[in-house]
Amino acid sequence: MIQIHFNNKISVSIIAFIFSISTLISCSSSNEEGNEIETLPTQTNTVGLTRNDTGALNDGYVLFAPIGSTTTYLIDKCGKQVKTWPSTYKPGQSCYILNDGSLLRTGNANNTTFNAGGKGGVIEKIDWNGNVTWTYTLSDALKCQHHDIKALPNGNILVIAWESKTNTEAIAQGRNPNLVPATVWSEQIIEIKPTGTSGGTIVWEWHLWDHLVQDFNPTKPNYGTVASSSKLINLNHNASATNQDWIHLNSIDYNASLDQILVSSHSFNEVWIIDHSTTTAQAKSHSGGNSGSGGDLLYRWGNPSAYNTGTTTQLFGQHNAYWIESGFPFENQIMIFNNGNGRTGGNYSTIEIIKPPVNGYNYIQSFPYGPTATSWNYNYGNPNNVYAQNISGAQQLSNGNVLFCNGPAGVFTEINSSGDMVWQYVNPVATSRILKQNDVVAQNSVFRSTFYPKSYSGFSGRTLKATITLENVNPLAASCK
Ligand SMILES: O=[N+]([O-])c1ccc(OS(=O)(=O)O)cc1
Repeated sequence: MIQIHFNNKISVSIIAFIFSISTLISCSSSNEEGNEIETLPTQTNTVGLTRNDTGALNDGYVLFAPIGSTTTYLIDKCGKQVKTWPSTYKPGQSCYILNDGSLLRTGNANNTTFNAGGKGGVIEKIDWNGNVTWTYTLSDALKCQHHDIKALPNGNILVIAWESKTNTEAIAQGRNPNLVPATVWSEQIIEIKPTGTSGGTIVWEWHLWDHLVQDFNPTKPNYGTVASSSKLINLNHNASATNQDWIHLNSIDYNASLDQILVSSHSFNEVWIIDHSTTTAQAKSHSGGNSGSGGDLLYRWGNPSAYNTGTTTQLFGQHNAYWIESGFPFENQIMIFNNGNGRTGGNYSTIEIIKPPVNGYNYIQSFPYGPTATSWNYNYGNPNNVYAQNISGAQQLSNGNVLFCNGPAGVFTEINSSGDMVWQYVNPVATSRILKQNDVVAQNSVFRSTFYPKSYSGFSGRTLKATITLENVNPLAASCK
């Protein structure tokens, strides 16, 4: 605590200094002489920009969609608002700025059948001026978009969607009848070619249900040895009589040079790569496409017990698996936010980069799939630094820094390649209200934060002007240029 004897001699410049060090006057009392004492807490900002050190990558903006809000925000690295896009939907859950400056976002359509974390159901494009220019609804009693989408270079959009199967259908495929809920949510990936201002054509699709193996019932289809069927998904792995959300994909990415798709399965603790060069018919089968494997898994990493080839789990409820851009440190490798929920050795989050053993359009088949070691990681062995139980993500930046989102806490942190924090921002947008400094910080979770450099094509020809902070006051942001 700093105590200042407040009297007439105090100069205006000291007051200005006090505010410029982002310290807020919180209370006052009297000393023995009867002079008023102002007590200045050493407390710094609780929301908005909380840290901005030398070394932060400040040539761009951060996009985020607070889970409790229908507005999507773009801020600069001083924590000031640059742009907002209103919507009628809360997120469902990811959002992106496209090359033409429009926002591509998912929305929560409040599907009552698929009532689980990450539910969406609506995809919308909102132009730079805030006009909704396209919408697509994928939300009914049999299917529902959730978590993430990916815009393709040709303008089409890849979508992850739950696909409901009855317990009868699951048992008919070889699911253990003792471990089946009333409906089992499988997964599909569809590619939508948008048309007009709403709707579109599904031009490609992949269904997980076409790529099953089971060693439970020899009289049913898909019967085989799980360990020698690593390209297939074990219908009885993670089987439960109560949990419908069997797979729970939570991210999707696309690699244009390989023409492959990367998804993350929260429940399997694995990331999977599948071929996108296939026709839909080949994607249903086990052959065809650049890889020759049809729609079977080309690669999987994170949990060898999912295919009975080991017990060393590397991923624990991970999110945001994506290929790092060409030209960036660790280019073409895969970055993963490893939440660490259920981690051997305690719950804590790590950020990891792995180099998949790519070999042409395929992956070296050593079991369990490599690599055994990460190319880079943050927070390994530091259980106390960060723990985000769910949602969240991390992004490699061009200079080797990493921006990560602790989703449940609504905190975005930039670290340098040595793991030192250089920038931090706390989302002040809570459910139904904007938090003020020193309010209790709660209900401000964010699925993911995404950095866009000033040079990003979507900003070309646009005026991006920093205006206010989202929260009421922020001396650190005010002094930031
Ligand atoms: O609270 N949510 O909005 C939420 C919770 C879980 C969730 O699923 S997860 O796989 O992204 O953690 C998604 C959203």
